[in-house]
Amino acid sequence: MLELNNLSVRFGGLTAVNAVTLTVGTHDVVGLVGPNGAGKTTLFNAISGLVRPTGGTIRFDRHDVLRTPIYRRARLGIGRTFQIPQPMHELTVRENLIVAQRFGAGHVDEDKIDEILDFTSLADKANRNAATELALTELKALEVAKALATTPKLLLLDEVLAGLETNGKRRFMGMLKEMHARFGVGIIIIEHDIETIHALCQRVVVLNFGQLIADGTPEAVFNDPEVIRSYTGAAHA
Ligand SMILES: Nc1ncnc2c1ncn2[C@@H]1O[C@H](COP(=O)(O)OP(=O)(O)OP(=O)(O)O)[C@@H](O)[C@H]1O
Repeated sequence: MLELNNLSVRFGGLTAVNAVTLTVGTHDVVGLVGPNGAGKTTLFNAISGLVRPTGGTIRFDRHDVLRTPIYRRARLGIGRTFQIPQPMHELTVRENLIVAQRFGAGHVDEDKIDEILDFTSLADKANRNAATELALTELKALEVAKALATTPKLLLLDEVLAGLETNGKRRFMGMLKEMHARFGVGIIIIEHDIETIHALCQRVVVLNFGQLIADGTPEAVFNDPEVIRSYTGAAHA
């Protein structure tokens, strides 16, 4: 279970994440939404260890991980993907998964890698160069595959569906739904498309100017006047 208490991240004078308190179970599928610049990616960076919070606490599975290095957080079970796919250059798809697994799980399990390649429909691309020989959907699938290879208990997905065309998006959503059940992994997904959030998540949390302004079912949250105002305000800004 992930427990954030009063978590803040400042960049100079800008408070990107402002006293966020949030609990997410490792069986939850939670949508993280909010206008551009609301602090969503910064929150992921703080949880996974890429930025150092300026206040508050982060606990995962009862461990205080506030100052825990990235690889140890990965080994505790915090996995993530990046908004812009980041394959390891010069390596094949399979080698990318091997490196990710060694980093996150501390060992290599070829059977598990085969299972992940099958699951993400990358088996026939396993020996391709990851950086130069994959289409966008495959690059996105590789982001998810790499994250799965770290054997996460909680997966932070940063706009994994962005830029996909309708069919690709539909297939990808099917995969995400199945992933939750098959790999027993909790998910927090940053996603701008409200229909996608409705289809995937039982719970949504909303950030606005770094603050958590709503937490509830998609129906309740998207009808919340403060949430609607945060979006229309951002559109006018
Ligand atoms: N490394 C950084 N240094 C300075 N400011 C930063 C840094 N990273 C993010 N910010 C600022 O922090 C705020 C939150 O950014 P963040 O990327 O977390 O928002 P977001 O909700 O993920 O936005 P989007 O939906 O556009 O991806 C923005 O004002 C951004 O410019």
